[in-house]
Amino acid sequence: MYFDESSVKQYLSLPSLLEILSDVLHRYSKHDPSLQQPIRSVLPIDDRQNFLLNKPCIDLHRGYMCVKTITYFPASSPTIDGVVSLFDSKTGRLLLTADAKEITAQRTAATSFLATQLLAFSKWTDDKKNHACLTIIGCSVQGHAHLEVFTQLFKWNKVYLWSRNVKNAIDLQSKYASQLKHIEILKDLNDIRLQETDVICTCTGSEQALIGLKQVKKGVHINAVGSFSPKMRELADDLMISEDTNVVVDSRESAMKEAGEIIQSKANIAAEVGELVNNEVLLQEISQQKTTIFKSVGLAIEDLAAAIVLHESKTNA
Ligand SMILES: NC(=O)C1=CN([C@@H]2O[C@H](COP(=O)(O)OP(=O)(O)OC[C@H]3O[C@@H](n4cnc5c(N)ncnc54)[C@H](OP(=O)(O)O)[C@@H]3O)[C@@H](O)[C@H]2O)C=CC1
Ligand SMILES: O=C([O-])C1=[NH+]CCC1
Repeated sequence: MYFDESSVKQYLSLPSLLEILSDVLHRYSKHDPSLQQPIRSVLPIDDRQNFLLNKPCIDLHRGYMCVKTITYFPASSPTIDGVVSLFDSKTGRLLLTADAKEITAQRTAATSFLATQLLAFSKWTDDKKNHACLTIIGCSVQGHAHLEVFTQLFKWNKVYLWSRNVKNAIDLQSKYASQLKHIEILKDLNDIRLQETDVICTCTGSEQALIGLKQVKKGVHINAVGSFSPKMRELADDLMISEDTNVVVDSRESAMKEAGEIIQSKANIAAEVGELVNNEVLLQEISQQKTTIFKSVGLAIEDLAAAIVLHESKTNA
């Protein structure tokens, strides 16, 4: 069975995705032997701006194996293309294939949302929850997916957008204009409104830092999504290594190999997001009084979680 882009949208229930994501990320960080995820292969092509990525994993506990193969060609549209395949780990049978563009968009945004629930919402008062402000930086595929997931799952008082190409920010603003009362475009990243923001999602392919310590308020939570190679980065060193900042990653092993901000700044990694699931003490230690950064590079187990939701939505129907 093949799930195209629109059936991924139709069958990928966000609450189910969040539940499975938090389980697999937790088991990954506990080094559960039933979950195997070798570091992915990222093969540079010709000019080293384009990549072929292959991401396998096995979950013997849930009885599945998954592999995502994607191309990353930033000068093409869409940048990411490919396929996710889910297999039965007892029989070896292929259960489904699915469009990787939509899975990648949704599961990345859902993983950022999970980190935001843990690192930001859990320490907020009700008053803060009622007045919270979100900023999306980079309004392409990931920017759209982050706004979609973050507004489906939480009521924001204000949303700000910024994109290098302002037309992309305007398009995203128009898409949400009837649904969100306050959705505005930042004129640049020194705009004072960035300082009001409680949660920032950076969703760009930038190789230069876009945000530093002075542009954001203390205690902000940032989901830094874009970089996945040593020369890519969205956040400046002063923000990464400030004593008021704690950096959380999806995988230490992957972040130290792929996350430009971490490699270049040599920032300390406080925890993996999976270590924070069901660990109130560590969560408090990392998030209270701190600016928090969740740096993701993307893991095969996140694609597995999405493919399981699709498969089970069909088999349980
Ligand atoms: N962490 C994870 O799990 C995942 C991370 N990613 C990464 O997220 C990023 C966004 O993905 P996607 O939306 O699919 O990619 P797209 O190629 O569709 O969009 C790229 C975005 O980056 C912006 N951008 C590129 N270069 C710069 C720059 N120098 N300064 C400012 N903005 C810049 C573009 O801005 P504009 O269009 O306005 O010019 C655009 O918004 C990519 O780097 C991708 O690799 C993707 C999937 C998963
Ligand atoms: O996890 C993923 O699929 C990706 N991370 C960066 C580019 C694609």
